[in-house]
Amino acid sequence: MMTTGIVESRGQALAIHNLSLEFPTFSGAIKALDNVSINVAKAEIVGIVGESGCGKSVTTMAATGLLPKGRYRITGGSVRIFGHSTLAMNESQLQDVRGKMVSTIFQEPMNALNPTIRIGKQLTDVIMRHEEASLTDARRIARDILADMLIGEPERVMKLYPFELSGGMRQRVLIAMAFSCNPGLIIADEPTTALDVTVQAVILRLIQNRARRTGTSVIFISHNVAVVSQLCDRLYVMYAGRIVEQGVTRAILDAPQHPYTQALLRCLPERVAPKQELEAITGAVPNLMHPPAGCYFQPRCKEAVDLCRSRSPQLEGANGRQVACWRRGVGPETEQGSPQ
Ligand SMILES: Nc1ncnc2c1ncn2[C@@H]1O[C@H](COP(=O)(O)OP(=O)(O)OP(=O)(O)O)[C@@H](O)[C@H]1O
Repeated sequence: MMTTGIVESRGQALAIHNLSLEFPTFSGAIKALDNVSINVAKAEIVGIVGESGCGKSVTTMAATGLLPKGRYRITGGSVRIFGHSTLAMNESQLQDVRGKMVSTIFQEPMNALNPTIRIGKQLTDVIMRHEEASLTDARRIARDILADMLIGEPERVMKLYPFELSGGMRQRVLIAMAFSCNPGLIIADEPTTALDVTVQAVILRLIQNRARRTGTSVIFISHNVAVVSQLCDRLYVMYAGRIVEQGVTRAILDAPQHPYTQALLRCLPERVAPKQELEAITGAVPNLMHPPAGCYFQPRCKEAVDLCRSRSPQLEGANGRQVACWRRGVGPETEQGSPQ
């Protein structure tokens, strides 16, 4: 996939190039990723959006070596994290990358925090290990990051065990933990889906704010375009293991090109006039063991023509705006924002 000049000149935090991956099973291979390319520049905030099962998590987990060993097969492509090629790394090299360069924040903080150790010790241990800081310095850094996460009385919270905190507070602690080892890249994989909507918005904004201040790159993974579009510089839209559209967030929101992106946006209450009905996308994501011929979205697409049913469209476009759809060449007019 092509990258923009802007992105390249700022340097890459993550460069996934044409990654294809499958999960072998007794009844056949699940083709989870097909030629996925994602670039994240240093200090850039990028969103990956799409329905459940589209391959958002598999993409970043494959890149960081978090998929179960021996259960998947890379069938093509490459991944570089800050210039380091991760696909050929052994487990200890991957742990090094995950410890020093990338932190992932998942949905359930209880699984990521040790229930038997006080918050303060968990945080200071990480900081002392990564920053080679003294205990006094590590405690000061921990206090600062917790305060940055808008945790009042950080000293008191550091004395508590994870179970003594609410879900929202635990998630803030986990985000503090992710930032505490100063990673260049944070992957936030639906980190707030389990929380209520108002808490979600506040917490996601905390990640964005600290990332902007510290120059950390972030990937927000979400099935909710509305949530990520408020936080991200650019968006990648995934469907059935393929990137179907990518571009600057504003351009995608103002003039979505792919029928799937358009459908995702039509599902958002905030984009629908008061008395208009919300649309749901009919049909389901295809079975990736037996994907349909041609464009994977064609069985659900109202605009599909014969070509869509026989040949896969490639991502095409320029200036960082690309779409994979036979009905939408991103030509000079559409780059300006007018759908064809
Ligand atoms: N360990 C595994 N073994 C077999 N198939 C898997 C495995 N992990 C993921 N998959 C399959 O890969 C595809 C992509 O899954 P993935 O979890 O990346 O989707 P997602 O877009 O992140 O969805 P969600 O939002 O539900 O997490 C799905 O079809 C899923 O069933």
